Amino acid sequence: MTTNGVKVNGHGNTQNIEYFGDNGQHKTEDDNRSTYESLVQTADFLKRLVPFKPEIGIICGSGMGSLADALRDKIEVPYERIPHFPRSTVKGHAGALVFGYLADVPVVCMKGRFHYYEGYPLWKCSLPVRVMKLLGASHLIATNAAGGLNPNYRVGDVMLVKDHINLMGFAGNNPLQGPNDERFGPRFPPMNQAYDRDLITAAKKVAQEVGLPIHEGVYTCLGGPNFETVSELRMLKMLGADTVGMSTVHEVITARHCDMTVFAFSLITNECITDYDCQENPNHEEVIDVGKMREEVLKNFVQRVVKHIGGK
Ligand SMILES: O=P(O)(O)O[C@@H]1C[C@H](O)[C@@H](CO)O1
Ligand SMILES: Nc1nc2[nH]cnc2c(=O)[nH]1
Repeated sequence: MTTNGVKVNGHGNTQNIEYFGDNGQHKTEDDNRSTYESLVQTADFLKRLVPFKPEIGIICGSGMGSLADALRDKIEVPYERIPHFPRSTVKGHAGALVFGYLADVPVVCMKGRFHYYEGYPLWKCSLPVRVMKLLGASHLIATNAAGGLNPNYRVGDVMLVKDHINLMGFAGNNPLQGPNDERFGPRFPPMNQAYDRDLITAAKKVAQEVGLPIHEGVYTCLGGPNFETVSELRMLKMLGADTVGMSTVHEVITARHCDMTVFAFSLITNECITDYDCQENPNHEEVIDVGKMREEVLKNFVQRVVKHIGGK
């Protein structure tokens, strides 16, 4: 049966729903990419609610939503109120854009990000970054909870991301896949200077001031939601990754595509298990707990990095 372009096939107790385009071609959710115009609508909706222009977009990683609580003169907009926005489904990701001032710099925080494992295609996971750009943000700060692959990293340490390995991109999955709109950026953006060197240098100094153990390294993202096998982790280590997570890479690619300056860091929430005899298991509760444990020092750290960017 076909109604309004939606085909419903009954198979016993289950229904398979397929989508067909106007001329009958098969469509998937990936084909319904947001347009420049629809994201302008989203940004215009938010501009009507917020009387200032955010300079910096901040994405709060798992267990790090409280970064947004440090904002002054907060305006919180739940994702379900925002046109064309996805919904947060993960514990530790509240699901709201929070506008306000951090160190007197106007910012917008994503209290809750979108992940591929939630069922969202990568362009949709990264859609808020384009909205931040349309709102006027020139910088992106992306934070994530990650497993430490580098043997020198301890739980609670922070790794400044100097580069990433886009493993999902190796398999042809990229947030920029599909028609390119030049109003966002070029068809073939470079990615060799994705993470701003000056900000890394400044952040190292800030980390020392606030007493945060700091490293600089390479992040990689897998689709999740399962944590990795021992063999996968050994392979990632050999490839040169220092931390592994389930986010950030596609957001950074989207930000660089629209010429935003990027700073990112991983909070090490667990040491990756590369030993078959180890009986421990990584788990999401532990990830959130470590975020909470480092809450105060991370707020202080991010606030000072923001101040540095705002004063430039
Ligand atoms: O949103 P991030 O990348 O900070 O969250 C990581 C990846 C998974 O969502 C979760 C696993 O515990 O933490
Ligand atoms: N993929 C992945 N994501 C994480 N997020 C927090 N810890 C981990 C981890 O060990 N692996």
